Amino acid sequence: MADFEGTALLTPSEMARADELAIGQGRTGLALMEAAGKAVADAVRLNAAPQPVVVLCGQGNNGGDGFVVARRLAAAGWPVHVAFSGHIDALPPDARTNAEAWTGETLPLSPDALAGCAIVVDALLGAGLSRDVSGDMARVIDAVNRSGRPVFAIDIPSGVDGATGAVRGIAIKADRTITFFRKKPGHLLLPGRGQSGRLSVVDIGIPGAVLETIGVTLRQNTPELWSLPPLDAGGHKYGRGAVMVVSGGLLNTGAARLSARAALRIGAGLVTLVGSRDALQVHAAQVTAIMLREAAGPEALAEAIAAGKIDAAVIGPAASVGETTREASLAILASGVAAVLDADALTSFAHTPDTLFAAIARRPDRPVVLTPHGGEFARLFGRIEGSKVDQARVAAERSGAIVVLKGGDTVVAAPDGRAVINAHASPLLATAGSGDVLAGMIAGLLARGMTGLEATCAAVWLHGDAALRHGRPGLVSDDLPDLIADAMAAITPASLR
Ligand SMILES: NC(=O)C1=CN([C@@H]2O[C@H](COP(=O)(O)OP(=O)(O)OC[C@H]3O[C@@H](n4cnc5c(N)ncnc54)[C@H](OP(=O)(O)O)[C@@H]3O)[C@@H](O)[C@H]2O)[C@@H](O)CC1
Ligand SMILES: [K+]
Repeated sequence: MADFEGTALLTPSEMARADELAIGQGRTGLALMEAAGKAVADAVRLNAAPQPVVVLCGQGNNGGDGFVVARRLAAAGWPVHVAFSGHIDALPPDARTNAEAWTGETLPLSPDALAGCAIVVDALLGAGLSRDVSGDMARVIDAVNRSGRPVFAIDIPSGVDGATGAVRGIAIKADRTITFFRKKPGHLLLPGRGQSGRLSVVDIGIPGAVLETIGVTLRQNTPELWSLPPLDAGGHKYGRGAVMVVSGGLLNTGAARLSARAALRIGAGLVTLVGSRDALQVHAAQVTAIMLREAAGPEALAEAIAAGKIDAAVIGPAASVGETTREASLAILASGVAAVLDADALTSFAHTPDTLFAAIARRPDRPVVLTPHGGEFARLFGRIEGSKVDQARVAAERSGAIVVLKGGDTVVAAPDGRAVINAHASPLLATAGSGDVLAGMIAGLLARGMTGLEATCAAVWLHGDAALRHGRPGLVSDDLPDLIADAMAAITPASLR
């Protein structure tokens, strides 16, 4: 996977380390704070005409940034007051220097401090909360959220946990958030993403090279992270990879068909639906370019994989929960093809997860991708503590597979600890069959020869992009495969299409 440093995400403790490393390389904390405050003041001035501003300052360096913003806006002629209830002497040194340099009005931190102001700057808390928000601070945050006034949050909306995206008690609902150096996981994970409004990242003088020292392993999913394989002018259909999708029974064929259509659209050379004769008769009435092959039972599946020169297989969409799907999944894993296990295939191992993980461990050379939503994840892995990223990482390590923990903030994690958060998504994707399409897309890219993590991240991004392209209520999963071509074209130079 490309090591594009712009996509790195820093937890609050990694960000503190980045500050430290920058300071060790000759920057001063005061200079970083000045740059941070300047960037926020500039954002306010760029987005609004001069009008009364209240800067809500907390007890730490986030508050210190707030004092810089207040000073700079006042120097530009804006009417500004600060609301602050702490003791200046108790502030960390750089914040204290800036609080002492503030010569304008300071009111106690309370909802009354909002009176007469038109814009709120939130400098109450940074990304590394040590507890839930309560008391006066909670009352002020509630008043800000009810006031309807535009809010500029410094670094992160106060109350959002920068590591997990959780709202700790209550959090500012910002219109804009200005963060420094790199985004934090809490800007992308839900509900934090929804609290942040429009997010911008500004350079405050921390050298990018510190990322290597920190050893960042979490990234945001963007097309910089992966590249789709170019089409070979002399290529034939087998060169573009063959996908097999296991069908559900007679009355449950639609989900597998969605996967198959998606695999073909994303560029697999050949796609075959396999299942019972009666299920195939339903498919036969619906598909044209997709092939059909009768195969019932694990041996027949293994034969179909060998005969079809299959590169990647999908099992799970409406496959039914139980022994049949369990055995079929194990046959696919034993065959050694790249495998995507989704939906019912995951739930079929709810009581025997170790059997699944052992089967994955026996074939370390070819990727296995598990694509659970929250419920399927809990059934397979039980309760895992921590953020969504922590959970996906633990599950990937335990299973030996790439784990896609789906949702509006899908997290992809690999067994080696690398993880990616996808925010390129649409609420329109919360519709029946959307996951079946994703499973087919992943398999299609695996068959085309992409590595496990790249194929998965690319599919997740393109899946989100397809829905964003549609962009209006009424999207159904049947629409998604036909939007994949445009999504791919938009990120592929014309010469490589
Ligand atoms: N470092 C640098 O060089 C640079 C840093 N920069 C800026 O610094 C910010 C990070 O600063 P920070 O680490 O001081 O954190 P911040 O949240 O402001 O204050 C911590 C205080 O809040 C308190 N507290 C915690 N949770 C609470 C709660 N729920 N409710 C109430 N209080 C709570 C906590 O209390 P304690 O845990 O000690 O009891 C402690 O007193 C960062 O966001 C960026 O804006 C930029 O200037 C660039 C240079
Ligand atoms: K803040």
